[in-house]
Order: sequence, then structure tokens, then C-alpha cells
Amino acid sequence: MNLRPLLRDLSAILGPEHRGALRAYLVWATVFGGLQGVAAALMVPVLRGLLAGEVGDALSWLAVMAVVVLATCVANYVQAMKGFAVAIVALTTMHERVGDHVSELPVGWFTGEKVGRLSRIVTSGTVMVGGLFAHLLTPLLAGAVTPVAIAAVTFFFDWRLAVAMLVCAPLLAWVFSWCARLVGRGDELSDTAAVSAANRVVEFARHQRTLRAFGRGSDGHRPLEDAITEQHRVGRKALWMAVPGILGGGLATQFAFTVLIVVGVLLALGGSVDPVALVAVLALAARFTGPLAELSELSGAVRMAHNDVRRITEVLREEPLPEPVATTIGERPGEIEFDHVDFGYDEDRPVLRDVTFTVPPRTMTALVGASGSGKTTVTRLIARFWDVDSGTVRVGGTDVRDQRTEDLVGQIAMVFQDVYLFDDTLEANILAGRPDATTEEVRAAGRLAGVEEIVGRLPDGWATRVGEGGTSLSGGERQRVSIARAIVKNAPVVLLDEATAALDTENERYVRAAMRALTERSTVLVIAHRLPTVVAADQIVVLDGGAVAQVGTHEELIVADGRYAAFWHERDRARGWRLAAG
Ligand SMILES: Nc1ncnc2c1ncn2[C@@H]1O[C@H](COP(=O)(O)OP(=O)(O)OP(=O)(O)O)[C@@H](O)[C@H]1O
Repeated sequence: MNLRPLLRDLSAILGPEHRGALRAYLVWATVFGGLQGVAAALMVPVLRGLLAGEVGDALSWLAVMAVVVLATCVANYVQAMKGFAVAIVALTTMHERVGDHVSELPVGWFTGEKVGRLSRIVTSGTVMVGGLFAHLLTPLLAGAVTPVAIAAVTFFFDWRLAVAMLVCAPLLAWVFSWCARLVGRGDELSDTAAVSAANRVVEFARHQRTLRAFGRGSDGHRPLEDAITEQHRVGRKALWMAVPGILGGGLATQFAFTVLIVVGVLLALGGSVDPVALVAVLALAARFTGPLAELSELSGAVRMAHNDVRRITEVLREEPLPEPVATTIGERPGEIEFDHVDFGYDEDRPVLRDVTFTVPPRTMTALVGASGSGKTTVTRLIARFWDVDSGTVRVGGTDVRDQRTEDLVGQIAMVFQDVYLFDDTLEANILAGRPDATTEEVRAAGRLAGVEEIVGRLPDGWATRVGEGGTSLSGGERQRVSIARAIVKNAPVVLLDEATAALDTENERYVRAAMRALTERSTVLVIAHRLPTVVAADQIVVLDGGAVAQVGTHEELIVADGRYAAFWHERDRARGWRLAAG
């Protein structure tokens, strides 16, 4: 079994600073395996001396054996301690390394499948890496090195037996590797099914409200049932694949043992080994195949562990968005500029085509267009959730790719439609916009966005917890908190996805006032769904099929008899456009 890929992956997980410790552990585990083999092989002269009645000779060999056994114990202790230390390092640094790495990956990486896998590797994967050092690697190395050492020492006592041992080795290696491959393939299959089932469980739990609204809360959720059935099917298949793997290793070891005994007996019958030595040889054959039997049992488990390790390193090898060493400071704070931007989430499906427009500082631009025309995508490119395929997106006069992530997001406040609030107090949720804001600033933002009015109604006031995702607030109230968060951030650029759902008059009033306040000090790009917002905008950008169809003010666009005017005149009958009057 080739251990090199596993060791390479483990080394990647530990990082360059701990590679020396891994190497030291491996050296000591190998030394331990070698000494164990030498100690076992020394049994031959000891037994031969004893059985032949040459006590003095036997005692001398016994003394040598005692020294080697002592050295074996020391090596075992050192390798165990080094393995333990490396396991601790792996456990403590792995979460950090994976966490730091994924935080630099493009947002597009976080698909449902990847998130499910990520959660699996940081839970069961971490435990497995710890266990790998504790229970698998040492017996595996010893299982491989000990028989080799036994064979090497046997050369000094009987070269024919040593040759028989060495002939068995490649056969055993091939069988073990075949068995491990079978077990590993089964494990890969069941892992994919397990990730899919775990994703469906999360979906089932998360979207209970929607499912119940359609009467599917208690009588099951078809995709979940299918995923669980598939997981059971694949689990059974993996088990059947593992059976020949497990049996094959054991059989091969027994075969090697039989070969050694037959060779020993033939040598004794031929008179080249005396019957006394034969007893020692048989004992050695048992010692030779013992570690191999263990190796065969472990090879499948190691392959499964390697699958887990590989999944972790695959995440660590994902390319992060390239970051500049330092941010180039732009000369036009607050300005947003799209310069001939082409972009698609998938290579073969363009979403934005040659998009060019500028949002001057401290003005409000309304982005309008049919569903799927690319409005949300425009805002995602400004925050550099993805990189453009060609062209340039500039914020503050500088290409977003020439700005460090923290500098770029520091300039931008985002208000999404599906507002997510943390399971914390109202005050803490607003403070999340700028953790060093003062209480007065939080309260002032809350007043402007209408959060103060919510606070007045709640028994615990500002200290009221909002529940996971903000579920104890209404949709309109959540949006008010999220706007307050953006106000307190005081960012030069605000990206706002206006609510499509009708807000009650009170929510509407607060949202409008807050938007006015935001426009006074920031550049606001709003995905507009409401006519008052569009009419009040300094500029309207009309997107059509991913391209800019028109740019202008409401009056200009009404006069220019184009896409916007057509919508305006036919808005009651328009289907794709989501502008709602009032
Ligand atoms: N993460 C994604 N991966 C692949 N394709 C996507 C992704 N997000 C959006 N798209 C596709 O990109 C196109 C533009 O989507 P976008 O969300 O930008 O449109 P939109 O104008 O904001 O639509 P809506 O008003 O319905 O929100 C759509 O065809 C959509 O299916």
C-alpha cells in the first residue's frame, strides 16, 4: 500500500511549520518497527541454543535480545509521544486552517453540496485525523517494517527462509492494496450518499415552514426519503465491497504463513536445517506473519481515513480569490463604476454582457429590470463575491481586485431582502455593522430606521433577543434592523435590495426615511421594486437580459421612448417587472 499520498496530505493539513514534527514521528515509528523485527528474529539463535543444549550461547543471544527489546521499548515510547504531539497539533490547527482558508474562497464556492461536506469534515474529519495518529499509522508502519526487518535478520541464520519471506512480500503487498482499494471505494460511495442525506436533513429542518405551508411537514419530504433510501442502498453495497477486501487480506497472510512452514519443513526433510532449528524457524514464521495480519486488517481503515484526509486537503487546495498585498487607494471615494463588464457564473452561460455605468458619489441609482436580468449579480460583483470575466468593477476609483477584502467590504454596507439576523439582542445585531460604534450611534441609527419603535413594544427593549435568523421579528422589522446596521456602519457605498413584498405603511415610512438618510451621506445602489424609489432616484439603470438597455432619470427615460417607457405605460399588464406601485 502506497502511504506517500496519505503522508503528503497529512503534511498539507499540518502546514509547513509542523512538517518537521511529522517527519520525526515517522522516523521513530519506523525505527520502532525495525527494532521490533530484529528483536523477534533474535528468537532464532536463542531458541536454537536452548534446544541444542548450548546454554552459554543462548544466554549471550538472550542478552543481545534484551538490549534490543529495551531499545524497542524506548523507540515505542518516543514515537507514541511524538505521534501524540502531532495529533494534538493537527486537531488544534485544522479547524483554524480550514476556517481561515474558506473565508478567502469566492462566495460562489459555497454551494449546498460543498457546505454539507465542509460541515462533515470539520466534525467527523477532525476526530478521524486525531485517531489516525493514535491508532492507525504506528501499527501500519510497524506492520510494514517489522516483517522486512525479520526477513533481513533471517538472512544471517538461513538465507533460503529469508528468500521465501521476501518472495511473499510483493504478493502480500499487492493483495493488501487491492483489499484497501475495495474498502476505500465503498467508503467513497457511502460518503457521497451520506453528504447528500445530511444536506436533505438540513433542508428539511430549515424549510419546515414552507413544507408545512404545503402540508408536507409530517408526512415526509420526498427528497429526504429518497436520499436516506439511497444512503441505505449504498451502505449495503459498500459493506459487500468490503467483505472480499477483509477476507482477502486474512487469506493472503495465512497463505504466506503456510508457504514459510512448507519451506521450513522441506529444508528440515532435506537435512539442511536440523529439527531443532526448525522449531525456531516456525516461531519466526509466526512472528513474520503476525504484523502482516494486523496490516491487512488496518489497510482498509487507513484507506477510509485517507479519504477523509483527502477531502480536507481538497478544501485547503481550493484557490482563494487573489488578494493584493496592499490596497490601492482610489481618488473617488464612494463612486461605483462598471467598465465593460462581462460575467457568467458558469463558463458557457453569460449573465452580464458589456455592462457599463457609473454611480457618482452620494447619489442614488435604481437598478431595474425583469427577474433574472442580472440585478443581484451586479451588486455581488461590487462586493467581489465573484470576479468578473472581463472588464473592470471599480469602487472608490480603484479596481475591486486591487483592494484587500477587508478594505473593500469596509466601504460597503449591504441590505439584502432575506435579512439574516444573529441570535442575539437587537442592539448587538445593529452593532454588528460596526463593532466600535457607541451606544448613542446605535440608538440614533435605530431611531432613523424605526427600530426604536420596535424596541418600545418589546418587554426587554434593546436587550430583546431576536431568535435564530431574527425569526421573532416580522419581515419588515427585520429589514429595519438591517438598515439600522447599514446606517451605523456609515459606509461610503450602500447596496440595497428593496423588499418586493408589500410593506405596511409604518414599515414603508421608516424604510423610506432611512433610505433618504443613507443617500445624504453614501452612494446608494438600490435594486428597486417600488415606483417611489425609482422616481426618486438620481439615475435609473435598466437591465435587460444582462445588458444595460437604458440609463437616465425617470423623466428622461419616459421621454426616450424605450424599454423603460414601455414598462411605464404597460406596467399594469407587465409580468416580468416587479415594480409595485406605492
Ligand atoms: N449562484 C448562481 N449560480 C449560477 N447562476 C446564478 C446564480 N445566481 C444567479 N444566477 C443566474 O444568473 C442570472 C441573473 O440572476 P440575478 O439574481 O442577478 O437576477 P435578478 O435580476 O437579480 O433577478 P431577481 O429580480 O429575480 O432577483 C439568472 O439567470 C440566474 O439564474
